[in-house]
Amino acid sequence: MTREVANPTRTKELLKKYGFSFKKSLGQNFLTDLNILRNIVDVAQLNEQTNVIEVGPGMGSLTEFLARSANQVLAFEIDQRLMEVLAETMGPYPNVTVVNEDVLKADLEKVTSEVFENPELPIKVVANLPYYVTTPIMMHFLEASLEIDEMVVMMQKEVADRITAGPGTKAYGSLSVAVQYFMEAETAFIVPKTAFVPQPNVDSAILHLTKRETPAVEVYNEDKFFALVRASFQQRRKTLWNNLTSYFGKDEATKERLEAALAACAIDPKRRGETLSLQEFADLTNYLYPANN
Ligand SMILES: C[S@@+](CC[C@H](N)C(=O)[O-])C[C@H]1O[C@@H](n2cnc3c(N)ncnc32)[C@H](O)[C@@H]1O
Repeated sequence: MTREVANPTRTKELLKKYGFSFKKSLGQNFLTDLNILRNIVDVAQLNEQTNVIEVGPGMGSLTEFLARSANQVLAFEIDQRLMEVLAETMGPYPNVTVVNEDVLKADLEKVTSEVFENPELPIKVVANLPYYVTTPIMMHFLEASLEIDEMVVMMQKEVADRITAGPGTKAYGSLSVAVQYFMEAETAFIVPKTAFVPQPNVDSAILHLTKRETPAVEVYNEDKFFALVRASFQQRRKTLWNNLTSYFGKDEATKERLEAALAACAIDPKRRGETLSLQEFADLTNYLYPANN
């Protein structure tokens, strides 16, 4: 019999031994399906030349699979109660470092430089994310100056659908644009609720994200680009024109400037934000904020 943490009998024993009770507010749904864990590690294609960052190791079910394949694993766990469990389960894996910290507050550059002995090795993020903070965690990693080559992350299927969605679909929004700008994103596989204890109410998906060598589109001013994208999706049922005038202002000079920009980019102001491609958002931003501004 295998004695992995995710083995349902071992999971039960550990829960009992430490008197652990799940906190829904921390998104605690632990994986108890060894095949799913193997598949996650297969998608991540780890080897001894890869360092891994994990968010939320829980009792260490995924962490031990990562530890067996990667060079080093750095895991951020917010729940102090899990520290003693992890001290036991990660005991056999000296290449695992658990940091008891909210990953959203962590200075990723600092911690990785302190923990990873070979900081020149490529870094991959592999995690079964806490669903209540999936989007902030994704943005935290995308915005970090740390070089992250790949992410293999489990999330609510609905959020994975939003991230991979293209223009003209209901799921397409500012999250799709923000992630796709930096990374290529595809759903690797779907995970049934039965793979977890306790079972979540929603289906899950493993998303595989690979960093692009250069962003998907050329943008002179990224901050303005993301602000314009957010403004375009502000009220999804409104036209692009209404959303953009609410954001930029409704005075005549501003309206004229916007009209000229939309015409120059061949974008009909009556379209909705959700129909614009990344290229069209980039064209509009670059027209409004030229390179030398
Ligand atoms: C979905 S569970 C995954 C647990 C484990 N990796 C597994 O697959 O069985 C999410 C984990 O993230 C932790 N967590 C929640 N919010 C966090 C945060 N902001 N920073 C770090 N860990 C967090 C939870 O305590 C929990 O252990």
